[in-house]
Amino acid sequence: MSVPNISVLISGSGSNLQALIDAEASGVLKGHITQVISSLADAYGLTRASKALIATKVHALKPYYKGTTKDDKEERSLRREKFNSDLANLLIYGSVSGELVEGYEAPELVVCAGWMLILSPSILNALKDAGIIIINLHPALPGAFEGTHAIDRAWQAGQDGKIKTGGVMIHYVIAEVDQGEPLVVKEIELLKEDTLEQYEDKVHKVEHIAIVEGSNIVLRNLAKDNRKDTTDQITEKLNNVKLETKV
Ligand SMILES: Nc1nc2c(c(=O)[nH]1)N[C@@H](CN(C=O)c1ccc(C(=O)N[C@@H](CCC(=O)O)C(=O)O)cc1)CN2
Ligand SMILES: NCC(=O)N[C@@H]1O[C@H](COP(=O)([O-])[O-])[C@@H](O)[C@H]1O
Repeated sequence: MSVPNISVLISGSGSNLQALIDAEASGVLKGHITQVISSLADAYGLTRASKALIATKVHALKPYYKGTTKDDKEERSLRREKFNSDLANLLIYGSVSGELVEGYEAPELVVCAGWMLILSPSILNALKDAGIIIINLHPALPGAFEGTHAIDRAWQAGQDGKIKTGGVMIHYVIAEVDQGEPLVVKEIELLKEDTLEQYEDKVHKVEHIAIVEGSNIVLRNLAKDNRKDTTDQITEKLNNVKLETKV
């Protein structure tokens, strides 16, 4: 039985992508990474993917903004929507045009592993309609430090004595940023004596475990659903055979 396909979205170093690659290589990951899409052309994660013989694509926002300035808010909003729509096509059909690329297999699971762009409601709806599940890795606990620079913000809050515990979560992606249902939540002790680098190192180590665990929760459910569908199909066939026999 084939395992579910995974697309990984990145924007940077790709250490979490590497954790997924290593997990697949060792048989721990219950899926197959078929493509990596980066929002930045210079993301080292693209190198990691290529070394693992995984197809890579760059889908950057900057080219969509060409000819606009920060003051062109309405035009940039339209361009951003096109960026998201094209990304949906890329994931579902293998091309930004939406024309199905011969031999392309859409993923069952999309993992945001350091993807640093907010995804629009329209792309999330398109993925849902296509039966594609999307999850995200966030370096904070549910309800805390949504958005960017969460590691720095959590560490500073620890230094200020506001919190004693940081953490990491894997969650389903919904329109409201970092507020989707958690799949995995891992707490990390925030020590006053921790430097930012020491805390960041703790976080990354935990992330690399959490991202595999969270992906596998979804992948195992998909495998169960596939087995159930197959069983239902077999049962239906048997029922049809019985009907034919009666007649
Ligand atoms: N609709 C959603 N999109 C995304 C989610 C989500 O939960 N819902 N998770 C993020 C990942 N993420 C935090 O985990 C995150 C990444 C980036 C941003 C953000 O504000 N991006 C800015 C650009 C910031 C920059 O360029 O430095 C933007 O998109 O304009 C917030 C949260 C992935 N997307
Ligand atoms: N809000 C999203 C966010 O902050 N994501 C963070 O980006 C980093 C990606 O590292 P990587 O490129 O080495 O995997 C990770 O620390 C991840 O938690």
